[in-house]
Amino acid sequence: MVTFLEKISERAKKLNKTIALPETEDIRTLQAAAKVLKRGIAKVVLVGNEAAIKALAGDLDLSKARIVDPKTYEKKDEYINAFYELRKHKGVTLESSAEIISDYVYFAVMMAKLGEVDGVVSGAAHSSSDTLRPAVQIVKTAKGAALASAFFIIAVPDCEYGSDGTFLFADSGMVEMPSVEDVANIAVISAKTFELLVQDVPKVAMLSYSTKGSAKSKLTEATIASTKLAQKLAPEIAIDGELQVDAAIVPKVAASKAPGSPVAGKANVFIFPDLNCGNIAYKIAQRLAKAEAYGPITQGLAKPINDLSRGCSDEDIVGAVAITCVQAAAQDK
Ligand SMILES: CC(C)(COP(=O)(O)OP(=O)(O)OC[C@H]1O[C@@H](n2cnc3c(N)ncnc32)[C@H](O)[C@@H]1OP(=O)(O)O)[C@@H](O)C(=O)NCCC(=O)NCCS
Ligand SMILES: CC(=O)OP(=O)(O)O
Repeated sequence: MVTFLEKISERAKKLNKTIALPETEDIRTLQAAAKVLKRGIAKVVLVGNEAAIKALAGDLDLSKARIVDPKTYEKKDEYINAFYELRKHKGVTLESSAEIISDYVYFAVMMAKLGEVDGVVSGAAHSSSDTLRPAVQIVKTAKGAALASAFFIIAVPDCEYGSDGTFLFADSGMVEMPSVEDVANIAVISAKTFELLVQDVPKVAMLSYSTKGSAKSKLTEATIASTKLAQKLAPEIAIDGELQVDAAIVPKVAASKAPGSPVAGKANVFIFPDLNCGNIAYKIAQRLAKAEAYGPITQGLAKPINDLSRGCSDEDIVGAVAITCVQAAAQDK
């Protein structure tokens, strides 16, 4: 069977996108860059010090990568000014802008903002906050998006559920305590993202510890309210809740707990009530079910600036790069 990574890589190869990788002091970044270049998935910009990158890379073939050092880059002043203009209302001075822009992640995100690269992948050596904060500060939300959020593509081996074992989990990486409106917006954008990346019809389950009123509390009421709002925002998408995970994916359980639901028993997009649930669930799927887990990938940003888990492998970074290329191409349209 063709894996999600193989499929998304094949799509990325046709797009000729350029992705910046700022974590050049981490060997996994350089290993991933070498694989991305060898497989022809994307062009790569490595942000960092050339001598340090070459010393760490050893025998890895990075000859086709462009190396950009924020310290010596000819457009350094343009970058400092651009960040100053974006953030002066928040107290940033030209001096502090120079300091901030010398950070490789901020610099890479500014490269995306100024159109020098199509996207950024970071997070193997930084916490999610340190990758996502530059993204929301510099590129900000896309036109028409209510908020930025983050998801994982989870591909479970030998799994009869979801889209041949592939699921989207959201929010698993960014919005800590989403409001009812936030969860509804995350559901709608996640369905569209699933369609783009997995190329299958999304069936969105608004997850809970209750199915269709089996329990009643403030928590279940919030999920029901998010479900109703998401259905109103996007009546053309199959969205249903509140559903427990077994009712969402197992047809037999769905038939008894949620008969007649357009989603129950068939869900491939999981919407969690908060970041605790979303992040815990993805790590359980990854570690216990041995699922491939790509993310946290952002949605709703004006440019794809994507995160990683610090526990990622070089192959996970390759997957995130390929996804970033496909997202960037979709934003071109
Ligand atoms: C994303 C995150 C870093 C933003 O942090 P924050 O403390 O809100 O950042 P700031 O207060 O500096 O906000 C920066 C800007 O981004 C905006 N912003 C924050 N979250 C946003 C979102 N989800 N969508 C759109 N904009 C957002 C703010 O409104 C603010 O705008 P402004 O400064 O231009 O007015 C934060 O939500 C976070 O840490 N999330 C959890 C990440 C995490 O730990 N994940 C677990 C492991 S994956
Ligand atoms: C996504 C995530 O949980 O990131 P980390 O493992 O780096 O905290």
